[in-house]
Amino acid sequence: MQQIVVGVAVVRDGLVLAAYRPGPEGGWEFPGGKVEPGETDEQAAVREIREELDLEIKVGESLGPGEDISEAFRLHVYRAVIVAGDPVLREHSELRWFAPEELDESDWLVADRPFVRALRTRR
Ligand SMILES: Nc1nc2c([nH]c(=O)n2[C@H]2C[C@H](O)[C@@H](COP(=O)(O)OP(=O)(O)OP(=O)(O)O)O2)c(=O)[nH]1
Repeated sequence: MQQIVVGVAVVRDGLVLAAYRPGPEGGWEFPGGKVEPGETDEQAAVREIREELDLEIKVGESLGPGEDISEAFRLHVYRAVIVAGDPVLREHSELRWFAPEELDESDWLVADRPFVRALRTRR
C-alpha cells in the first residue's frame, strides 16, 4: 500500500502558492506532506499548511486522480483558499505566487506536473 502525500494548491487572487524543494531532484511543489493514520486527506492538508505556513485554509476540489511519486508514495492535490493568515516561510527554502499562465511544468517535481497542467487549463 502506498502512503498518500497531500499537496495543497493554495489560491489567492488568482495566484497559486508554490514551495521550492531543494536538491538534485528538487523543484517547485505544493506545500503539504504525508497523511497520517486515521486522518483524511483534508485533515492532513489543514494540519500541514498550519505547520508549514502558519495559514488557516479551507480545502476545495481535488485536482485530479492521484499520481505515483514512487513505490512508497502517491500524491493527491487539492485546491484551497486562505481563511486566515499570510504564508510564513517556516520549512521551505522559497515560496512564490504564480499566475496560471506562468506555471511551467518542467520546473515542478515530476508527480506534480499533471496537477500543474490542471491548474493552468482549469481556472
Ligand atoms: N509536500 C509535497 N511532497 C511532494 C510533492 N510532490 C512530490 O513528489 N512530493 C514528495 C516529496 C517527498 O519525497 C514526499 C513526501 O513529502 P513530505 O513533504 O512529507 O516530505 P519530507 O520527506 O520532506 O518530509 P518529512 O518526512 O521529513 O516530514 O513526497 C508535493 O507537491 N508536495
